[in-house]
Amino acid sequence: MDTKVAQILDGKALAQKIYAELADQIQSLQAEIGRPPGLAVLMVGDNPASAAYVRNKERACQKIGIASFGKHFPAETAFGELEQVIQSLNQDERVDGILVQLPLPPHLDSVALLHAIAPDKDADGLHPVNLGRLVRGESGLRSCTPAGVMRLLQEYEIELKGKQAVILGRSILVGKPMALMLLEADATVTIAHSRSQNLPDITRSADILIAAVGRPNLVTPEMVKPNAVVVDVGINRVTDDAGNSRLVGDVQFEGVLCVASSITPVPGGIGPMTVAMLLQNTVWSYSQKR
Ligand SMILES: Nc1nc(=O)c2c([nH]1)NC[C@@H]1CN(c3ccc(C(=O)N[C@@H](CCC(=O)O)C(=O)O)cc3)C=[N+]21
Repeated sequence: MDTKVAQILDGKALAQKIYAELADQIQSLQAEIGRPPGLAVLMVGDNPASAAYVRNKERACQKIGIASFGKHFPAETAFGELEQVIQSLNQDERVDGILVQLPLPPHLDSVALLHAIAPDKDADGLHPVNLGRLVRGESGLRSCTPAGVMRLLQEYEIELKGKQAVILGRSILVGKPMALMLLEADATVTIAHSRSQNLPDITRSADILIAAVGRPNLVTPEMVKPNAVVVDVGINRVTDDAGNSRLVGDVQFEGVLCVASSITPVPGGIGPMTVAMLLQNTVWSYSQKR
């Protein structure tokens, strides 16, 4: 018996295409604005995963013509000092986007720090003003990971209107803004979470299943409706039996591949889309300066 396998939704390839488009946009905007776009990335402490992510973002900026202003602070930096840096970046005319790499060391109130960013420079789309604009359906800077999911689904012409969408996870970074974006696209939206009862019944009702929990292998084939579209937002570093570290999502990929109609891989799925949306947000802020 030959088994049917799902279509792979290639976030890495789409991110490359978006970079090419952004590079063109920057070229033509720069003639009018007279300077390149600028993104400031603040990193506090030396979490190796964060350092790698920040390097990726800076490399992506360089590739498309965004000036990146990296600022690295020791783990013990005081809140007030970071707040002042953000305030001066808010005033800095060369800077269109500001990003505070998360997680921050535990003594720092990350919510308060994110709130110090000027809403129109909030490249991550996490400021309450931007979340409020999303709730209202107004234009504004959108949270990068859910925006990346929407863009990828759009690229593959996956119909959302009237479909059952189920999101696993209710975080402010992904689950909640994801629900609002799917609602904006006329999906019927359910958010399930760690306290939800009968989780497999809920997930099996999904035409579109978004896993954003951060737990490897949470989504098994039995939890997926045949021919569903499965989007894996999880980024989990695991060590296999041979002692090698690798990246896996929240979905048991090999199993679900034979049930779903389309699926995003990890790596190469939503991760690269998140970075592409960060740069898109920066270019959008920049374009407002015309
Ligand atoms: N203020 C802030 N904004 C963020 O957007 C943010 C953050 N803090 N803190 C950490 C998380 C994590 N995150 C990722 C982005 C891209 C990949 C990514 O591109 N991953 C590659 C693989 C990279 C690898 O191999 O290590 C992939 O999935 O193909 C992963 C993770 C953004 N985050």
